[in-house]
Amino acid sequence: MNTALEAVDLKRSYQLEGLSVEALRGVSLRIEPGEFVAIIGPSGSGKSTLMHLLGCLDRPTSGALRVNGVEMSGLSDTSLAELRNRTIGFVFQSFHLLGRTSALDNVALPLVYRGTGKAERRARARRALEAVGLGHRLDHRPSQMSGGEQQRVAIARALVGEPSVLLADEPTGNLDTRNGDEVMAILDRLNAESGVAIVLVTHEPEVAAHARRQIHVRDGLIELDTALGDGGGRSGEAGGSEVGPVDPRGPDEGELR
Ligand SMILES: Nc1ncnc2c1ncn2[C@@H]1O[C@H](COP(=O)(O)OP(=O)(O)OP(=O)(O)O)[C@@H](O)[C@H]1O
Repeated sequence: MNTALEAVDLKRSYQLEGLSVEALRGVSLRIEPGEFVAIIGPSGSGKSTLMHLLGCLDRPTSGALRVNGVEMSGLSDTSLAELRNRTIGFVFQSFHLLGRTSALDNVALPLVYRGTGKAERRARARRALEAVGLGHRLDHRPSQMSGGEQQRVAIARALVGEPSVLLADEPTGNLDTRNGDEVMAILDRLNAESGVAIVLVTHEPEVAAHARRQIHVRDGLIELDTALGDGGGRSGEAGGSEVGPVDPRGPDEGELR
C-alpha cells in the first residue's frame, strides 16, 4: 500500500506588505495508512499552513508532496482538485457546512463533484450519517443542529468518499467538553474501523492524547516526532508510554527528489 502522505522539505512563505514570512521552513514527514497523528505547537508555528499543504489546498513554495504515491507538483489545479476529492477529507474548527442545506445533501456534496449518481449519493450519505450517529437527522439543516452535531455532519461529509486521509484542523475547538469528547470518540472508532489515517491539529493535550503519534511544530519546523504506544497517550491506559522520537523524513526521502 502506498504511503498516504509523503512530504519532503516543504517550505511555504507568504508575502506580506513587501516582507516575506517563512511560515514553514522545511518539513519532511510520512503518514502511513491507518495512522492517527496529532500536530501540536504554539500559535503561529505553522500548523495550519502545514495542514493546508498536506491537504493540497495550497501549494508549497518549494519541496515535494506525494499523496497516495502521486506527486502533486506536476498536477494542474483541476487534477489536484480531483486527487483531493478522492483521497482527502477535511474537518475544520468552524464546520464549514451549508447552513440552509439538509445534513444529507451537505454530506453528499463531495460525491456530486465526483459525478456519482443521485441514488447512490443519497445512500452513501445516509450510511455516513448513520456512522456518526445522525441517522435520525438526515433532513435537518445545520442551523437546526448543535455544534457537536454539526461537526459530526462535517465528519460524515469528510468520509463519505472513503478517503485514505482525514485532515482535521482543531476539530474540537468550537465545542464544549462533552461534544468534544463525543467527536473524538467517533474519530477513534472510524480510524479503528475504516483504517482512514487521521491527522489533526489541536491545542488541547487531551485531544492530542487520542493520537498514536505526536508531531511538535515550532517556528515552521518539526521539533519532535514521537510515536506513542497502542491506545495513544491517554492516562490510565496500558501502553501509553513514549517509545522515542522517529525520524520524520522516513527511510525513502530520496525517492521524491
Ligand atoms: N495568508 C497569510 N499571509 C501572511 N502570513 C501568513 C498567512 N497565513 C499564515 N501566515 C503566517 O505564517 C505563520 C504560520 O501561521 P499558521 O496559521 O500556519 O500557524 P498556526 O500554528 O496554525 O497558528 P494558530 O495555532 O494560531 O492557528 C504565522 O507567522 C502567520 O502569521
